[in-house]
Amino acid sequence: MSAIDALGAGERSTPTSDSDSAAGQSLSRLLRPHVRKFAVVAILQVIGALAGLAPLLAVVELGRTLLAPGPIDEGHVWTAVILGAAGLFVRLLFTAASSGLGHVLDSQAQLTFRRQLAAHLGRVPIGWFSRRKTGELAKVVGEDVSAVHPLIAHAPGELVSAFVVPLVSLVYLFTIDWRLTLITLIPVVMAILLVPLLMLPARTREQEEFDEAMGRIASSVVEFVQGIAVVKAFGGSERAHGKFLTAVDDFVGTFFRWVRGMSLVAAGMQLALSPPFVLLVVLIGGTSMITSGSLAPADLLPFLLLGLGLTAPVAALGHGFDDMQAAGRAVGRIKEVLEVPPLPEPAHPVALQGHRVELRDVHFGYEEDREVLSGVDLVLEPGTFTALVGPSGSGKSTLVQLLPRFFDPSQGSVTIGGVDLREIGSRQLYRTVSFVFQDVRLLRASVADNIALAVPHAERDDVVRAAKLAHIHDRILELPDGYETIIGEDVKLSGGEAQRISLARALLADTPVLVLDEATAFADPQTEQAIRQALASLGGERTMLVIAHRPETVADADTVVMLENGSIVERGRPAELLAQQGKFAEFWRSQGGQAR
Ligand SMILES: Nc1ncnc2c1ncn2[C@@H]1O[C@H](COP(=O)(O)OP(=O)(O)OP(=O)(O)O)[C@@H](O)[C@H]1O
Repeated sequence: MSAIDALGAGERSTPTSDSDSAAGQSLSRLLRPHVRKFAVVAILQVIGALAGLAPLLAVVELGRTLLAPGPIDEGHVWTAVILGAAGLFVRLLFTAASSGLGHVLDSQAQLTFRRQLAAHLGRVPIGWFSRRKTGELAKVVGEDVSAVHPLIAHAPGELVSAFVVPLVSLVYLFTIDWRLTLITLIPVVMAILLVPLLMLPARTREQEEFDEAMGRIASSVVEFVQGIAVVKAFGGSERAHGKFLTAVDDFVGTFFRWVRGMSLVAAGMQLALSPPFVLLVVLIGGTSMITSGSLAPADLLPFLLLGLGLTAPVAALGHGFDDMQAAGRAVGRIKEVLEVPPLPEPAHPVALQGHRVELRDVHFGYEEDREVLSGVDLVLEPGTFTALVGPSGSGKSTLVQLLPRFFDPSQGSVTIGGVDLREIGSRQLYRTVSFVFQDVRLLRASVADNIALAVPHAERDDVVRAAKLAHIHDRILELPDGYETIIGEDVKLSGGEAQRISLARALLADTPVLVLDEATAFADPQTEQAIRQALASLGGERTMLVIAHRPETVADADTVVMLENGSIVERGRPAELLAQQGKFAEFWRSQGGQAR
């Protein structure tokens, strides 16, 4: 079982309204509520940007009034000064409000978005995770969400302002002199003519290759780091490095192709939109008109001041273009994750009649053409203890994982209390079945919170009682902060300790069905025996299915079930099976068991 399996299962035991609402939602539905909120931010931004024009227009009007022949119109001067100052104030106010609100909404939206992704991932069949690279999934939940949100949060306001502000300036300039206005627009037209070159299919392909190469580097780093201990122990570091180095080499080649294609066009656009070039065009046009007597010298001033602002929309398009393309691709990847069909939830959960577990003609395979379980029939009566044994790869872990519904069988059914797992709501299922698997991952939270994962409001006394039953209480008291010690931060626990915490978690959840993969590293023999006694004393109506590795555990069981190549080959009481001298007896001897 992987980390995500464990976390997903833990989270599913305490479902939230978020996780409920996430099921089946499409990306556009997820985005819609945020889009409305960000419209408010965009409107504030546009008002601020428009108000920002007032000081510029005031300077222009002042210049034209002061430079005009004849007496100075004082009233006009004061109006310009007051309107300019008011505009500046409004601009500051609205820009600050939109920026503050935008950032708050942005972080809220990112949080809900990630929660919804996590909730969806919690409902995806676990088999899906084993086919994904951890690095790629981390990129979707982390970077891709970040790439989408600035787009909703900032782009609309910036884009609208970038177009509205120059448009207002343009109208104003037209009223002064339409010919010089057209001349002022020359740099903008030049830059716009270059935009289609950025959108050529070759550029899009290069950008996609660039993203893929980045993804490959991320996954090879994650794989390398995850496997570093094994790699070092077996001296294969050159080979492991090799994969990373190949990914980097690939990236360098892709990067140069990407830069070559983009940089020529980008440099041309930057030149056309640069202030010196714009000023040059306006000055050449303006001075020749003044010389010919068709423009008053004072009227050149507004073109010099506002002309620079006219290039903003194209510059914004250029800057925003990369972000928008990146966001588009990020949306695609997020959509792909959200569209993975979750394990279906029943529309009308059915009440269980008792807790008898029954697997009927169960077939299952991780891949379509390879069955791991072939026609398994198994009944676990309430209050019984069943030991599952069999050679490595026979399908034991796969079989027990069907009970917490990590997967649905491809054929046949698994029922509890007479109800197919597919008809039981996930909350009810996780109140009915708890599990402790070998590969336990604990949350980065306090020991107490880890134990109380399925019962968040558990009393401390109950947490301690569960820890004592699981024989981990004394070890917890030795930790720096006892039950408040943060796992993974203050302390790192051994595999056996982590598994006992996981066992305490399952015991506190107190479900009628307990599924356990008995690890060989579970504990030292004395503790192990004490735990077995504790589990046996829980007894009552609790049904236990244990993947047994130790002869002592098998001997304790009411029933032993022997699995081979995905089928049950023998079953019965341990002593009876031993007496039969069949496959189980042979297996028992190979495991070092003694006849009792
Ligand atoms: N997530 C997975 N994706 C694809 N194949 C898998 C996956 N998990 C297990 N398998 C395959 O299914 C078969 C049964 O594996 P399973 O882990 O259920 O056996 P097991 O009896 O529990 O083995 P062990 O005692 O070694 O843990 C194996 O061939 C294994 O390679």
